[in-house]
Amino acid sequence: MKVNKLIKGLNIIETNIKNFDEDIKDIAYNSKNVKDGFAFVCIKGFKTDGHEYIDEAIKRGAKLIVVDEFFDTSKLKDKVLFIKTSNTRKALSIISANFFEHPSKDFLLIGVTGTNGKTSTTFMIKSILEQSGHKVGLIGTVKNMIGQKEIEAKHTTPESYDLQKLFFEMKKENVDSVVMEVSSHSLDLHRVDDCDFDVGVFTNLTQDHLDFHGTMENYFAAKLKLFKMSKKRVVNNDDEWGRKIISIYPDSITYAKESSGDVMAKNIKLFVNKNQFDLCCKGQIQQITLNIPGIFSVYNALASAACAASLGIDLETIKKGLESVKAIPGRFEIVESNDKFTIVIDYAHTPDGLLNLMKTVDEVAKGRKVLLFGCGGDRDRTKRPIMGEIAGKMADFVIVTSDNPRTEDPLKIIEDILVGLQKTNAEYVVIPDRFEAIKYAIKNAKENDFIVLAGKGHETYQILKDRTIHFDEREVVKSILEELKE
Ligand SMILES: CC(=O)N[C@H]1[C@@H](OP(=O)(O)OP(=O)(O)OC[C@H]2O[C@@H](n3ccc(=O)[nH]c3=O)[C@H](O)[C@@H]2O)O[C@H](CO)[C@@H](O)[C@@H]1O[C@H](C)C(=O)N[C@@H](C)C(=O)N[C@H](CCC(=O)O)C(=O)O
Ligand SMILES: Nc1ncnc2c1ncn2[C@@H]1O[C@H](COP(=O)(O)OP(=O)(O)OP(=O)(O)O)[C@@H](O)[C@H]1O
Ligand SMILES: N[C@H](CCC[C@H](N)C(=O)O)C(=O)O
Ligand SMILES: [Mg+2]
Repeated sequence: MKVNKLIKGLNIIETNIKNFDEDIKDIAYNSKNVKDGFAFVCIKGFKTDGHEYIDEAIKRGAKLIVVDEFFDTSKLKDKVLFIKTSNTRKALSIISANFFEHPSKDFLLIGVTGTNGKTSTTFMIKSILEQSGHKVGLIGTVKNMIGQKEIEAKHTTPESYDLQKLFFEMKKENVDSVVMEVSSHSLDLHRVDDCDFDVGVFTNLTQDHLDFHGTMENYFAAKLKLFKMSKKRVVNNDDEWGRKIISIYPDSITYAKESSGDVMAKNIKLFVNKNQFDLCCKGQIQQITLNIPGIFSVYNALASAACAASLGIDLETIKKGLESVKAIPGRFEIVESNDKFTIVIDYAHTPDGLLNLMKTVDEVAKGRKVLLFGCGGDRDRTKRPIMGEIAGKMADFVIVTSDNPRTEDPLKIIEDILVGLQKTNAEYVVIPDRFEAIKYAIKNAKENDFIVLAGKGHETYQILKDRTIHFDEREVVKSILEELKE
């Protein structure tokens, strides 16, 4: 693409480009991906600084270097084409959208944000859209999808270049609607700046990621960006932060279970493997049987139904779409149910997620509620004691273990959890090795135990200090059951 087309809309502070007809072959934000004729965008990150890799990028054939305003360009002047701009994360988004010719303008784009429920809601919206005849793209934590084709996801919301490229591929494959998770990190780090959102959906806002955002107000401000960018807004009126969005955008389409909303759920019945409720929208009612258990799933179904209704999809199609979601990987997934006990895997990894999960367990468990969980390393530390306290209050027996310790000491993470757990009278054990912890839960199971393995959901790995090991809880449970049979 010609430079003049590539840099349209870019704030240029300084450049040595004279001929804007020069051709740029592609863009890279990591020097290791640079090839001949590429533009390399330097980002000062949290771990390292992209500007340190300029020489490497030039060696690999970079033709244009995009640098941030603090960078001294004197060394680049006679070496390579450069542009100095005020924010290279923003620049990466702008030039990537230009390079792929703004694909998201050509299809319906729905962004889902909130602390919990994004993945689940996107799966449900996808199903409803497919039921009404659309070819749908999905972008999120578990995987990306183009129709039925699956593509591995590295992030919940990809970096701007990867996102625009994925949009481009989706457009090439005739996708007419895309539903994506929009994380608060992506909103703050300009990954989604140049997306043309038709609908923004808000699930809820509760504590998480305070390591990154510092305060709930900053966390909310990041989320709010999506609603500024969207043409329509679909918002949870039962959530206090949702109500703030509604007060800013009174034309929002609202949903609720407790308060009032354009779309509501009534007569909710929870079962161990499903839930049933009346979906009420614009004076019409449909009884829904949702195969994803959990009281929280009712909220996600409401968000999805309200989003679909905002697009003019009728209630009967919405019902069919919701009912065809058979399972969402790692979300209240029953992995074992025998005469003695039940084992459920769930991705709850925030205080509110854990509380809602345990409220559902409370409704459906016949015997003891056994909760096994840990907290991620290099993530919000302040949520750990809160989760410990919730665990102690909600479960009959708690097994404290590890969940992706990353660079932290697993025992220190557990100590943080115990600060909250020990405020309660809960019975508990600490078993840092997650495999051994699960084995303990199964080996010591009592009649009618309801065993919940929380935090890892669909994940197939455990991130340790020096390596990542394969760890799929579904396989782990199976192998322990086999071993104990022998
Ligand atoms: C805090 C955060 O989000 N960081 C993201 C950010 O990293 P960064 O800007 O700090 O990058 P860095 O590692 O310091 O490197 C700086 C620059 O040097 C470049 N570089 C680096 C090495 C080299 O040899 N050559 C080179 O050019 C890098 O490509 C980068 O452009 O940009 C990187 C590239 O896009 C991301 O991979 C990285 O995600 C990290 C790994 C991460 O863990 N992110 C999580 C917290 C996250 O984003 N999570 C949310 C979901 C959260 C939720 O559950 O709601 C998500 O959307 O996935
Ligand atoms: N609407 C909700 N309200 C509260 N908790 C929820 C809700 N939906 C899901 N959860 C809980 O949060 C867990 C994760 O759900 P989901 O993956 O849909 O959320 P997410 O927002 O995509 O999470 P992530 O930020 O990791 O991408 C579930 O396993 C469940 O325990
Ligand atoms: N995507 C989220 C959830 C991870 C869940 C849990 N398994 C952990 O590692 O903390 C995060 O990165 O914060
Ligand atoms: Mg998700």
